[in-house]
Amino acid sequence: MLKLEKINKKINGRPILKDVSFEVTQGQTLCIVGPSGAGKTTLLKTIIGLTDYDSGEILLNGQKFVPTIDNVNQGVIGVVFQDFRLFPHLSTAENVSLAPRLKSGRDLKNIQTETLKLLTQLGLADKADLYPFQLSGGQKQRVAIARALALHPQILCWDEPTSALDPDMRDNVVTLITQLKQEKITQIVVTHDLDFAKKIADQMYQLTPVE
Ligand SMILES: Nc1ncnc2c1ncn2[C@@H]1O[C@H](COP(=O)(O)OP(=O)(O)OP(=O)(O)O)[C@@H](O)[C@H]1O
Repeated sequence: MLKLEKINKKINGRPILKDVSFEVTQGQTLCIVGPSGAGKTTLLKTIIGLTDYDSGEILLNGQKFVPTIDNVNQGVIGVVFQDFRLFPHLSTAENVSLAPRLKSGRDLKNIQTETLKLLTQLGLADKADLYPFQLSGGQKQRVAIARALALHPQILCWDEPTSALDPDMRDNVVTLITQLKQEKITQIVVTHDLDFAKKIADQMYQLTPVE
């Protein structure tokens, strides 16, 4: 599904990613693990097109793939950010339905129905009209997941999904990722939490700081 071949990246002349190669297949969960400073966030940003790379190749379904933030906006890749990045002035339902509304050719009624379905799946149906400041950390994260899923991404990326959560919520994230896996959603999860990674990963990619 998504294949990275010898990705290299320097920041300010310093090598951060060195010959990073892996392949995640449809429905698999790949965890990118490694100590602080190893380059996990940089690698995730590379995959979602928030930063570029110096050499190497990325293939999506066998075709050369150039990550750009447009791919995120168009729903090729969905992202759940560590700090959720919800739109503070939009309600839960509006946060989830905004991107589908902006995508041309979508029927408004369908979008409303699908938004409600997603919110129900994620246990947020009664929070549809609340704003981010009225939600707990775990609820905000679920809004971020619903928002990412609203565009039916081929790949769902998670940036440190447990770091802002207490231990109970951490178990909920394990359950959520496992449920999405059962729905055959391909997931890439950046985490420094090895115990968490072991619970969800089909495959782990260990990053170590480049000397
Ligand atoms: N914009 C930048 N300018 C300079 N150095 C940077 C920049 N972004 C990242 N780095 C450096 O690249 C290295 C990898 O950073 P990155 O944030 O990707 O690591 P990480 O594994 O995600 O760490 P953490 O687990 O602490 O979030 C670090 O040494 C960091 O200082």
